[in-house]
Amino acid sequence: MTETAEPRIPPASAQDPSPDALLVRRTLAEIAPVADKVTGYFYALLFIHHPELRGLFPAAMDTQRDRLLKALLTAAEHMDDPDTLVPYLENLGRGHRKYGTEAAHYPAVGEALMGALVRYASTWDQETEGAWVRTYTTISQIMIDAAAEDEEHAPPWWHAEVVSHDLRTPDIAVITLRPDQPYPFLAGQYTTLETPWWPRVWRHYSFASAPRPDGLLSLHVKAVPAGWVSSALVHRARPGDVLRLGPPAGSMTVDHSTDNGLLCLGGGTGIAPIKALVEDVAEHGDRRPVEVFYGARNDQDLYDIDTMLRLQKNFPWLSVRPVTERQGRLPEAVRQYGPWAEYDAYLSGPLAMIRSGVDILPAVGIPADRIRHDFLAELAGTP
Ligand SMILES: NC(=O)C1=CN([C@@H]2O[C@H](COP(=O)(O)OP(=O)(O)OC[C@H]3O[C@@H](n4cnc5c(N)ncnc54)[C@H](O)[C@@H]3O)[C@@H](O)[C@H]2O)C=CC1
Repeated sequence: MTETAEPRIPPASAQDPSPDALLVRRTLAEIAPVADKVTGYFYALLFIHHPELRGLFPAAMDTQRDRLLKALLTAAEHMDDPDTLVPYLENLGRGHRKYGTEAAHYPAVGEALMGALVRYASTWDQETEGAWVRTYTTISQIMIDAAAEDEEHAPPWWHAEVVSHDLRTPDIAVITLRPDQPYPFLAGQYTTLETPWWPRVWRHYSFASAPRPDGLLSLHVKAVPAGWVSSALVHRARPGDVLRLGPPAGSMTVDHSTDNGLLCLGGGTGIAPIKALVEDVAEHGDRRPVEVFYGARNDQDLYDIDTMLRLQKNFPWLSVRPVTERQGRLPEAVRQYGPWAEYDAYLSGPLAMIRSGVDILPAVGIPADRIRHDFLAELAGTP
């Protein structure tokens, strides 16, 4: 890898991808069918050549092990779209501080990335290599700069003590945390969290409240089968336990520059950030229409419906509609209502629900650029 390539981001233009973007996308299409092998080889190269980096990753590399590579490939795919790419990478750069990542580690990751691509891309020539070097240089520089800037005013992580633990169903807990120092975030954002029981295994959880005057944070956690962190949080965590939090991230925040209504779809524990968004609109006194569809498998799984109905009672601009699977699935349900042309959409819930929302909502009048969700990396590469 050369170190001389200048970071650069071409102007956004979906119709007219830059030559580098074309080459990068061609490689991505070629490696997609063998993604698992690319991932395995990438980490093998990284740890063989740089054993000192192994300690930054969890002891057991579980199903989330491809997060780093996936993030890099997602970024590469969005090279021509700086509005998406830059905030995504800045978050990623800030978020990597908690792992102990340093600027000096980036070339090692870049070498492993190139090694894995060279091995599995069916077309690889000097031109392609040049495109990838420039792309990775841009990606890493944005991450390094964001981390350095963040270092000026924020810690790499926060300690947070569990102050209450409310088991709402046999497998869903509402957990309240007190961070050891102020934790600035926006309603609709999520954090990454590490428990004392699974060191270096981090998971994402959205905040269930807008920032509160007392500084406390609230999360909704569902224990999922084989979910180490979620099971520990639901079945083991108790008041007094201390967790670690990474910095806030996510762009599913209220756009206060528009009067558009908010169409909010919260599936299961995905209702948590939707509740935070409602509180945010209330605090701004916007009085914009907010239509919440709260989806769950059955009535018992609507564990937060009382809170949502209480909010509906307080705010005339808010409507809350529970949708259980007996009545249908969540994104489909919005078709019976509307019109939605003057709404922005906020989607939070299982990946399949987000995917389906991204498919359906443009057909009911909400174009893709007015749909917000947290699954950029997971939806990358899907048409
Ligand atoms: N910011 C976010 O996007 C957040 C996402 N989540 C995620 O939400 C999920 C919640 O899980 P559970 O409570 O078990 O949800 P669940 O499996 O009980 O489903 C909740 C809702 O999603 C709908 N749904 C499920 N599969 C669907 C599909 N294929 N197409 C359309 N709709 C579908 C269901 O009909 C139901 O209304 C977790 O995966 C969690 O990671 C949780 C909090 C925040």
